[in-house]
Amino acid sequence: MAEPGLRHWRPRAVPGARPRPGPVRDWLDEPGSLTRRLRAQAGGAFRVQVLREYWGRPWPDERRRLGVRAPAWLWIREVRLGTGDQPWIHARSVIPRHSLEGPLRRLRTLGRQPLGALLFGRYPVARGPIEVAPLDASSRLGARARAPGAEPCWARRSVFSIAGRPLLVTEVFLQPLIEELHP
Ligand SMILES: C=C(O[C@@H]1C=C(C(=O)O)C=C[C@H]1O)C(=O)O
Repeated sequence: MAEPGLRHWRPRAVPGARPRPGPVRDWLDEPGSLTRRLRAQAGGAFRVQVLREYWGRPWPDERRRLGVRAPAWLWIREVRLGTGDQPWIHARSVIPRHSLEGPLRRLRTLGRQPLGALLFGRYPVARGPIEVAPLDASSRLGARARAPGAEPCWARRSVFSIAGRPLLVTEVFLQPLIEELHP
């Protein structure tokens, strides 16, 4: 299966690397909390479904993006965000052990609380550049993010840093969200 290597995170200059101007591109470029936008779009139907949370080995491109050497065991959280009956976003967050101290110490017990509430909360947060890529459905990330009736379409990722503690957040935009934004 194809690795979601750096080739999937094309620089924006490559044609097709970004959707045409419009709501999807606007959401992919959102520098603030995606949760805030999802809540506004879904209203009271907003849901967070935790798929898996575990100590795991990140993928090589994730390790490179975080600058951690192999072998490394990091905390990995995968969730689906959307409404009660439609997944809109598959999110995968990869957190080094030392980032689970201080402001993010509650991260491992977050449960169905959205990570954004922690990241865009009391503490100053720095966000690195947002990489955007059309997602190859046969990639490991694409296969991981696919849900019944919800094909993976676009992916974005960025490194957050709170009090100097980094974490990598990858968000896959699923077909139902694309349809929601382009009615
Ligand atoms: C980083 C944010 O948190 C969102 C919620 C996540 C979670 O609950 O695991 C993961 C990524 C985001 O889609 C955000 O709101 O921008």
